[in-house]
Amino acid sequence: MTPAARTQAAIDLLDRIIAAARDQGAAADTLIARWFAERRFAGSKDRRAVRELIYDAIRRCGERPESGRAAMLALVAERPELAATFDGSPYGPATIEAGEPVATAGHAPGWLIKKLRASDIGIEEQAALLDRAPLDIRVNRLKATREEIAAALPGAEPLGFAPDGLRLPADTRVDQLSAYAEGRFEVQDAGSQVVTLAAGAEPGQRVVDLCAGGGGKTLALAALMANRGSILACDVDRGRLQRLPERAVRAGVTMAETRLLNPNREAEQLGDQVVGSDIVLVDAPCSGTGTWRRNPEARWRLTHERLDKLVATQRHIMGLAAELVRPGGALVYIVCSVLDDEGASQVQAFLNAYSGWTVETLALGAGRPRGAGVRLTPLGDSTDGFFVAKMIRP
Ligand SMILES: C[S@@+](CC[C@H](N)C(=O)[O-])C[C@H]1O[C@@H](n2cnc3c(N)ncnc32)[C@H](O)[C@@H]1O
Repeated sequence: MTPAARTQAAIDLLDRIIAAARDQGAAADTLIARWFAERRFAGSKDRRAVRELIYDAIRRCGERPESGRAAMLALVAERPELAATFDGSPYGPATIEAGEPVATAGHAPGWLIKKLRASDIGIEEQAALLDRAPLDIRVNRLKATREEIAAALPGAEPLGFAPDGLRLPADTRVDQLSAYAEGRFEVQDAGSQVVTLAAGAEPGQRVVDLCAGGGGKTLALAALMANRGSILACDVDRGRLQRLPERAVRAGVTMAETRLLNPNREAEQLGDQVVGSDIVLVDAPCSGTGTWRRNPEARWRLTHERLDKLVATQRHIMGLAAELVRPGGALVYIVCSVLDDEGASQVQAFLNAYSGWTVETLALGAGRPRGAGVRLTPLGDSTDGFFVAKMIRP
């Protein structure tokens, strides 16, 4: 592909990504993969170059742009050398006209910037939310030691605050490694590993992972518990939960059971678990502001209404979770968001509503205290952004 054709491909894909963000369609990565699957002529260098242009343009534009071309012109304002690729050639974009619409540069839509500021996420923290994410893995201590895996993977660096964590060179093809196929490690952000450690799960305990999804934290908990005790992994999303048993087999985890929940019938379906758990983990559905490094277009999807709905769902799930915790047991609340609405304020609302519950101070070696919990950020911790709090039932 010529440089001009690469720019045009990026514009076409950005058009699809913008439409999908508006209509709650597929993620940018999925759209890019589909597009290239239909265009076998594009080589690996072309794919990489187009992908980079797309992600640079997404990171550059805070508000959802009008069009892919307007997004790419915003990138041209930052990198003037790209203007030459608007050359009017057969597969390239038309030449740039004076006064053409150019998308607004920024870190996030205006309403979200206000929310971030109100949560003490200043301009440097905002910029870091859009950095490129490193590649972190969690060594599965049921099957390997960190030293063994580090020795087998060139360039692997131990992560200080995550005892099973390694940071790998960004271009490592982990899915092609035999150690991955054998379940000796999982891909998991260092922040995700740290907030799971906050649960303090021990072998033999009874744990409910109420928002287990595909089981990233379930498997991490099982490793910390030496595969002894029980974990009930629940979710309302059949597709996500279905992936868990296969992953558990690969990881050698035999202590986890799954339970598909029916929204609004969860309390009834969890009746046999009431007051029975040492730990209930709520890795709640959230805006994902802490994971923009991986999905920067997610900030074009979020609306005020959607955030309000998420906050209400989080409150609902915490209420369900509270019923399951035994006296003296813990409710561990996690979101991959840096917004107080979903973190510190959400937990404060819980503490106001549930009398007698206390907060356990967390010493994680990462993050900073925020309200009743701890917040990790890409700038402060070089992890995804997270909030975690641990509440103890009277
Ligand atoms: C942040 S994700 C969980 C990720 C997972 N714990 C992991 O580490 O891989 C949040 C999950 O909450 C689930 N969820 C949404 N509403 C729920 C509800 N009312 N009850 C239980 N799970 C719910 C979503 O389907 C989603 O899988």
